[in-house]
Amino acid sequence: MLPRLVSSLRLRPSAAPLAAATRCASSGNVDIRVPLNFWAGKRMRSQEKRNKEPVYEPATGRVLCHLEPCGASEVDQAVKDAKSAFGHWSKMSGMERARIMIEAALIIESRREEIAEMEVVNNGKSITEARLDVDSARLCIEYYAGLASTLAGQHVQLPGGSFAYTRREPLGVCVGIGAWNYPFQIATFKAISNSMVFKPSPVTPVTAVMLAEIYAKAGAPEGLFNVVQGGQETGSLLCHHPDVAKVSFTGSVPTGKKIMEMASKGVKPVTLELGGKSPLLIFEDSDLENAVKGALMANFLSQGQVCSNGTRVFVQKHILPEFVEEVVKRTQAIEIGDPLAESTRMGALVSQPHLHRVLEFVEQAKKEGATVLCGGEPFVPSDPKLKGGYYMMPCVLGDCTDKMTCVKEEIFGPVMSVLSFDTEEEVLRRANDTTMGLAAGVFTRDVRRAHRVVEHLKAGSCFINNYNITPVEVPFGGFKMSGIGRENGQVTIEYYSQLKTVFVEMGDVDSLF
Ligand SMILES: NC(=O)c1ccc[n+]([C@@H]2O[C@H](COP(=O)([O-])OP(=O)(O)OC[C@H]3O[C@@H](n4cnc5c(N)ncnc54)[C@H](O)[C@@H]3O)[C@@H](O)[C@H]2O)c1
Ligand SMILES: C[N+](C)(C)CCCC=O
Repeated sequence: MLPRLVSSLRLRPSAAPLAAATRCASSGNVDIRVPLNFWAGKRMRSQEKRNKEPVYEPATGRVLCHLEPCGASEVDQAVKDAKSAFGHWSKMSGMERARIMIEAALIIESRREEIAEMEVVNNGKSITEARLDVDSARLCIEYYAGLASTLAGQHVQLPGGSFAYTRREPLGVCVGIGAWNYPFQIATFKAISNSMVFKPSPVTPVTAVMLAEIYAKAGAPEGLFNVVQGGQETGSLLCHHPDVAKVSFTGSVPTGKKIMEMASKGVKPVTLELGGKSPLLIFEDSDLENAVKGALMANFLSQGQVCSNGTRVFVQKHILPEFVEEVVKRTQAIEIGDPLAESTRMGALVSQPHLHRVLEFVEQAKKEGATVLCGGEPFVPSDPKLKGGYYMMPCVLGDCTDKMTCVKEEIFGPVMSVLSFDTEEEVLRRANDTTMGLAAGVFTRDVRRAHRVVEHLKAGSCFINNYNITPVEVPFGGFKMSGIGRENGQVTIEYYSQLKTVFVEMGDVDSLF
């Protein structure tokens, strides 16, 4: 068992001592005072005096720490370290790199609880979900460790005994810019090869630096994974940096466009994991129990703050009343409250402004004629320490139509819009009527219909008879404005490497001159 990150936390006097407790954190009891940047192999403070911004604990609304944004000098330093690490890392054999990655995965496994708790404290999601996020981060590293020594090119035979071969080569220093909904997982998914400077969302700065410590502890070259904190300005410095080879971004569509524009100045490739407004199609021959469970998984994970959520739930007319009754019953039964409590299934939304935005979407839906079938209001837990937290009751909206704002825009909160349909042709047309294309799902017992429907759905990740399942072996990413490139799966190697072609002449040069 490795030592816990005692230095990273300060527990308030009422809290149990870290080492002695099975549970190190409890909501309202964690203060973070240590630096959250990481380069030169250690946590670093920002060098210059800049405005510090408060970071909140969503479960309680109290200040957790202060963000120290990085400027040009810190970004330069982190990129320099990443460049130096890349020199070492790219010379190592696949087996050597795999050994370090496996070691990192083992450390993550041993610190699972601690990482998950910090994710909860900073993000507000339930501990049950946070543990699964940490597991999928670990599995991702294990998966790419397995692939590290399998990279191979192609041999192409040419006339006269000449031949060509291709080599997969790493890119260099990559920048990762993350969203706040899966802070640790996003950092891990982006750091699968090359060296990286990662900028977390300023809303959730706490756990990416733990990944940096883990890679360092696992024996990675100093500077392989660095963290700089900050918002737009820091992100912009990273995107424009001349020594950066690629930008991998997870976040909203408007920011994704800006990232692409900035990267284009240096002709840098981008991976963009952006937003969605995904459809879930439920046909009348579905197993209703599974369809209802699928709709809940498609809408309420991580307080509805999931890019791939199937928030437009199209239900075939005959089963609509039955479906709605069951979905509402189960939504009302979701336990909301302290995200660190084992029984909680819905914690707090990430911030006060975001909670307001989501509640406003519900108000707008009502004005446009939708019926609130349940939820859609703030939730105030009975525990006094949670009263300042950002909770709401998960919401199901009925009587929705395609033109409503709640059906057109990404809400990014626990709000499901239910629509009805008659025919397969009609629902496909309506499901695809969006500028986004991240995910889609279909529930039916008819295997031919399932594959036919999926073939016509314009989305990068499609689910048949399930939803929001993302095994790391499977590529994930969007069509249309939902993004460019993929994360996870074997194909992602192509997005984080470049192809070199080598031509070998076995005869004489046949010159035209
Ligand atoms: N497709 C996916 O895999 C995926 C995963 C998670 C979240 N998302 C999407 O992310 C969005 C929610 O996350 P968010 O609110 O953090 O997104 P956001 O776009 O506001 O911010 C994302 C990141 O970009 C940074 N940033 C903002 N402006 C920038 C600029 N001008 N230059 C450089 N960096 C800048 C932010 O500091 C943050 O780190 C939703 O739309 C959601 O669908 C997508
Ligand atoms: C693992 N999930 C739930 C599919 C989340 C993917 C990342 C998008 O927000």
